[in-house]
Amino acid sequence: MLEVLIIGAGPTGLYAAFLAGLRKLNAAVIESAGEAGGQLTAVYKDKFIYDIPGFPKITALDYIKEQVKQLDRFKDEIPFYYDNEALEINRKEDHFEVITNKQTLLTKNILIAHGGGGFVPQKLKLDKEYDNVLYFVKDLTIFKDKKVAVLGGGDSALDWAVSIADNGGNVTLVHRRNEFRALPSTVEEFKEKGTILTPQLVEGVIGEEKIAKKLVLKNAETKELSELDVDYIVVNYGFVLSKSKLAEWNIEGDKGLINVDSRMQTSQPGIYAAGNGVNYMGKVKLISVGQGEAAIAIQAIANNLYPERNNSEHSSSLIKE
Ligand SMILES: Cc1cc2nc3c(=O)[nH]c(=O)nc-3n(C[C@H](O)[C@H](O)[C@H](O)COP(=O)(O)OP(=O)(O)OC[C@H]3O[C@@H](n4cnc5c(N)ncnc54)[C@H](O)[C@@H]3O)c2cc1C
Repeated sequence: MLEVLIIGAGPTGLYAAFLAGLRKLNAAVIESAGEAGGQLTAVYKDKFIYDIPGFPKITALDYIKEQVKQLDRFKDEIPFYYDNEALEINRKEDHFEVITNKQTLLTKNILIAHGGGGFVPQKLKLDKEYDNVLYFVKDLTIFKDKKVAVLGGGDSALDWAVSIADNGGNVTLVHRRNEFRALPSTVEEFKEKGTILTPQLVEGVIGEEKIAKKLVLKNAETKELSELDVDYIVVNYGFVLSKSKLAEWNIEGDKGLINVDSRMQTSQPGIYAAGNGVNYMGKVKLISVGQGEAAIAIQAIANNLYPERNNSEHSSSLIKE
């Protein structure tokens, strides 16, 4: 059984996971998106941040990379489950059962670091689910010598198109407009490596069982229909925010924000919260503040679990190299 399950892998959840590792808690993290970073990777990955202590200037994406690197030390102890959205929280006698879209986890405590809500990928409208229509790419090697249609025109779509082509995929980028939101330099780079089809709308998919075989396209200007053979379809239409579940979880709050006490505990004993999703007088929505709240919450959880232990030892004494 877990001692703490962290919901959300934004900057708050990532730091909470690091501190849980430092305090030797049996922890895990679930994240509804396919990657870590929360708003930083979903909304403004290339923007510079100037107000993180110790980093005069760093892009949001690079900052998250540093956080993930910091967690490397605990990679064998603290599992991260991506594409796992917390749907239900059920209180049992002395623990909680958390049900995600993929699994059920049992934990003594929960730390909700869910920011403004779960980032879930905008889905392609299809009559049914296909195993080779992907919204997250975890393993680039699966695309070697495969016909891959990448859908979308933003930075993420173009970045994936380039990476998949670099890993031996035969990539066709399909976008509904002739113009791209992605960086022009990435579009130019991709043109050297794959094919671009615009302005093309996706009309549907022709498949067998759970495998998509062809993408049916309609030219947005001429209305002409065409078919594209595919082994994989990688959809990059951005994210939508999932609906707040606080009422269903019986956690008190206001306008989707969770009320917490000075130890970051919610109205439900054993359930803590930190980061952009919490509310108290004087709350400031900054990365550094959410991370401070994560430190308070992890400390409170460790003190409850191990009251006899010194849970406030500094990293400078705890880590010996
Ligand atoms: C454009 C922009 C610029 C900004 N610039 C700055 C800046 O310069 N400096 C600064 O300090 N702050 C800045 N911020 C604010 C900063 O991004 C937030 O304070 C920070 O992201 C909060 O982190 P968080 O981890 O609490 O929440 P989030 O970053 O929102 O992360 C929450 C994570 O939880 C996941 N999640 C939610 N619900 C579930 C669920 N049910 N199951 C599983 N996972 C779930 C989400 O998918 C998400 O990944 C900026 C914000 C924006 C939008």
